[in-house]
Amino acid sequence: MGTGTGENQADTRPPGAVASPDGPPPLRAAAERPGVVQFRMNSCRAAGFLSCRRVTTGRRHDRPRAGESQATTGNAGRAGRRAGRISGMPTLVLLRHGESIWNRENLFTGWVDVDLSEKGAKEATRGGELLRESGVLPDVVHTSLLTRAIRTAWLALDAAGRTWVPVRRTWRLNERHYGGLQGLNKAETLEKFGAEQFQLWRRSYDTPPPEIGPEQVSGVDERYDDLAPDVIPRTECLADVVARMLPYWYDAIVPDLRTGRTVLVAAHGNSLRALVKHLDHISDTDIAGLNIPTGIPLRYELDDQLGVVSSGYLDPDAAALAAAAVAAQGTKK
Ligand SMILES: O=C(O)[C@@H](CO)OP(=O)(O)O
Repeated sequence: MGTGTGENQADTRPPGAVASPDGPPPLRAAAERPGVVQFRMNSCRAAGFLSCRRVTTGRRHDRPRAGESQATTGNAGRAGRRAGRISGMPTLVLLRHGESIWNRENLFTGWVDVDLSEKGAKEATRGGELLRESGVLPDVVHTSLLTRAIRTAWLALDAAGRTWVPVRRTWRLNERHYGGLQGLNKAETLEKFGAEQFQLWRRSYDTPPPEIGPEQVSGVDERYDDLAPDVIPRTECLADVVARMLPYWYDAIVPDLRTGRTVLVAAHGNSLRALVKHLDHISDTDIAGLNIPTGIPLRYELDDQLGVVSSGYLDPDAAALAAAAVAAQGTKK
């Protein structure tokens, strides 16, 4: 993996490692956290998708890590006032990859590296058009190491006229490893194991699917060559994804936001659910109701301490429909 230009950098520290003793704050229920901007969960849960109606409960933000100074924070506002910004606020855009071939076939995918379907490629391009039409122009992009997210970023940047911006890639933004469910049909899995077990494996915060056997941990995929073998998961629940994703959030994405860049994260249904959970302080229980649609940019406006000011999909109607379809995947043959 090349590192000279900042492209294709994989973070090789073990999951859960943090950059400083002052690293990520523990996740706590929103009600305990003054300052968080909360969802009105009634509308979110009903739709199984992210509502952009919010209420602010006081002041609390992602705190700066050791070495991050107020001067750095101040730069965000200055950089944010550069031409081309829609506001002086740091902007984060989350983009789930377009429909993949296995999404189309309704198969659990996880770390299996399937490409976009034709429809998924169109969705990615439409995502980029939405960015351009909304004036949300990425300055930097972070993707996983999986083709469907990488190609989505390419297509969206092309449509947005931003192919030249720097891109970084990390396994920490990979889809949740679906363990022994990878490759299985979702509707057949629901039928075989029942709705309760299916929902636990698919959407509970802390119940991982069965592990794959040691013989199935390939070790032949060179994109993971820099990782210690015992770091490569054999299955993951969402809590595991939060633990391996957050170090990258703090080490790589937060510094970009603090310099006032518009940051695009092109990733996956569950790695983005992990990030949204963190950003919006969604409880371990309520996160089960959140589904992220393919190919529709979700914009967050952040204050200069990276607290959420507002958020919403760039095409809310399409997002609501598509999120409902994701939620119902178990019932589709
Ligand atoms: O199969 C997967 O890897 C994911 C995303 O496609 O599926 P789900 O939405 O069921 O978590």
